Formats: sequence, structure tokens, C-alpha cells
Amino acid sequence: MSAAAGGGIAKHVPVNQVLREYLLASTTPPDPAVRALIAATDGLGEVAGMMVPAEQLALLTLLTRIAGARTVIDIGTLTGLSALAFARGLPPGGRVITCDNSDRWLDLARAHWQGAGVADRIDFRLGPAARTLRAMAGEPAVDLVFVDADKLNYPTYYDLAVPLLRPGGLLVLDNVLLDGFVTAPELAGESLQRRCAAVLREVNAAVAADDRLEAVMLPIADGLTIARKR
Ligand SMILES: C[S@@+](CC[C@H](N)C(=O)[O-])C[C@H]1O[C@@H](n2cnc3c(N)ncnc32)[C@H](O)[C@@H]1O
Repeated sequence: MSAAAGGGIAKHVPVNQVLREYLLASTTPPDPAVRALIAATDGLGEVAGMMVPAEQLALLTLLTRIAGARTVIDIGTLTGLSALAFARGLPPGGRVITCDNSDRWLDLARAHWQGAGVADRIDFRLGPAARTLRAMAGEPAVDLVFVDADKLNYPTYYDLAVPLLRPGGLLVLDNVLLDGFVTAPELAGESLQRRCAAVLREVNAAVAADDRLEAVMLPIADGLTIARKR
């Protein structure tokens, strides 16, 4: 978007490691259970690159509380960090339905959910996320859907998630900047990354133009869109 269309000049502070540490130090610290799961995930090596970063975890818990969410769908469980962040923000009786097409890290996730005292609020569903979402079509409306799985299927997750939300419910999409390549997918080095960036670009445009939603994209970590269903 041009400066004229956006109203004024771009105001942005690039976040380097020092500034990120300052951001984290200026955010309510993660509780011991979240810290322990972050450390355990870090210890897994390369897979840790996929985990939701701490500043986003704090935001997910806050959004859950602000929205008064009782039912959350978490698409992409990995080691269970986002599920734990949502569970932390739920009132008693609330639930997180978290899904993944792999249960490789489920024991690790469950051990930490139990340690945090929230395992009874988290319902893990194994299988393709689209199948899990389709199976929820007849269930009571959902308060928040978080999309953080395979990027090529974001259009499907977006299509399936919006009808599941109650009015006032939130659709939260992660990695919407795709390492910055959304503005020029052709510049991404790898073919999969180029395809993902092109898909994210289409989803971002669709969300912004969707009359059912009011959306804001935040440049936090790899970009997070928060959209409220009207
Ligand atoms: C970025 S990670 C999720 C990170 C997680 N939300 C967290 O809190 O750290 C993406 C996850 O999506 C899962 N995934 C990939 N394709 C999927 C699909 N088609 N259906 C369900 N899960 C999928 C992967 O197995 C992986 O665990």
C-alpha cells in the first residue's frame, strides 16, 4: 500500500535481537509451565523453529481473556505451546480443541499440559486439520480459531473457520508476512516458500476485503492477523 493510501509515512522500528529481548522483558513473563515447554521445545533442535514465539504466546493468552473465549480451535499443535497459551486464558469449563496431522510430540505436550494443570481443558485431535474443522460444523459456535499449520492450506482453513465462529469471535492467522516475502513471493529462494508466500498474499487480501470480518495485521514475529467476526 502506498504511503498516501495508508495515510502518512511508514512508522516501523526493525526488531533486532536486543530489541526483541527488550520486548520480552516488557511483557508479562511466561509462567513456569510455559517456560518449561519453551525450553523443552528448544531442546528438540530444528523443530523449535516452528514453535510460536513467547511474545505471541502472551498475546494469545491475552486475546483469549479479552474475547471471553470458552471454546478455542488451535490448528497446528506441534509441542503444545499455543494450546497451553489458550488454555491459560480460558475460564473453568473452557476447552481448546487442538489438532495436528502428527502426534510425534504429543507425549511431550501432554506432560506439560498436565504439569500446568490444564490437560483436562485440551482436546487433541489427530488428522488433517481440514477434516477436524469440517467435523465441527454441527457443533456450538466457537470463540476463537488460531491458524498455524501448513501454509498452502490456509485458504481452506480460512473458508472453514469463519462460519464456525460466533459473532464477535476471533480468527487469528500466524505467519502472515511469511518472512517478508508476501509482498514479492517471486523473490523467495525456494519453490515451496514462493508458493506459500503467494498463497498467504491471496489469503491476506481476502481477509482484508471480507465483509464478515474486521481485521488488523500486526508485524509481531512473522506477522499475525487478528480478525473479529461481525
Ligand atoms: C508451526 S507448527 C505449529 C506450532 C504450534 N502452534 C506451537 O504452538 O508451537 C505447524 C504444525 O502444523 C502441523 N501440520 C502440518 N500440516 C498439517 C495438516 N494438514 N493438518 C494438521 N496439522 C498439520 C505440523 O505437523 C506442525 O506440528
